[in-house]
Amino acid sequence: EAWIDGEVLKVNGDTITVKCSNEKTVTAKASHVHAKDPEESPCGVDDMTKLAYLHEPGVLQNLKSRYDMNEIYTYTGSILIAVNPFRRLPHLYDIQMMEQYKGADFGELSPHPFAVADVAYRLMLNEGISQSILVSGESGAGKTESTKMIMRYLAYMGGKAATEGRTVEKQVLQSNPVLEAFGNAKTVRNNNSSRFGKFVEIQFDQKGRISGAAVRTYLLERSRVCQISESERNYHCFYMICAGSPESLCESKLCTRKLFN
Ligand SMILES: Nc1ncnc2c1ncn2[C@@H]1O[C@H](COP(=O)(O)OP(=O)(O)OP(=O)(O)O)[C@@H](O)[C@H]1O
Repeated sequence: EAWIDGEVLKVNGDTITVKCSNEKTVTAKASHVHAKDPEESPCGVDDMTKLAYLHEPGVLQNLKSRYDMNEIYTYTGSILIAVNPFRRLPHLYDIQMMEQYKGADFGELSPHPFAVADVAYRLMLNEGISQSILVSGESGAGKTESTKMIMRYLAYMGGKAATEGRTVEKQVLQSNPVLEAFGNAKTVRNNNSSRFGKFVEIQFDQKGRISGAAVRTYLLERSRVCQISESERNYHCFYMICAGSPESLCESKLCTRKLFN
């Protein structure tokens, strides 16, 4: 509990006495206490700019109320905040969902990464200007997963549905497991932590069809190859080699396991 609800009992200059919801009574500086809207909805609001008080406890309370109702996405104006659900929510990301967000006005439907991707795609088409989507957050926050959803949506919008074989959009999506094998590892915070930065560029033609793509990687944590701390792992690719090697290599497999586990 970073912040606790309470009711003001007394105001004395710049000190306030508050009865907290945990039954404790505390006296604090007025600047350390934040106002709360007594009429705020227990379900929260889907856009934080609608909050009566936009401060840290207000934002956290709103995110928590929504998370408790399985609403992991919330807007703050044009910014999308994602709270990691730590479980699969397939219904949120299926084709029907993509269809719903296609061309819908921003804010018309529930907050979603598809809505952000859709706005970027439409702006690019209508104004002919390149668009960027910045995904940031601490380790394990869900950046990689959100980025993959955005890429899936853009591939869906810009793909050639009936085309056979390896189209550019398929190659873009299929590059993810390869990049993750060589650049992701288990850490204490995330079982699939990206140990490098990534700039993904998807190019579209005049009609909005994907015409090319480029992935640039930055600052791979190279020291992990020869030095891993307790309870962390090396890059996934090494374990994949061990898991996929033929029986005849079992002996060396054992050696490799000793090295990397
Ligand atoms: N939207 C989501 N739905 C289901 N699971 C999720 C979602 N977002 C994140 N996760 C879970 O949380 C884990 C960590 O997320 P992710 O790898 O995207 O974090 P990250 O911000 O990229 O972390 P890092 O900076 O360490 O690479 C995922 O492997 C997945 O299990």
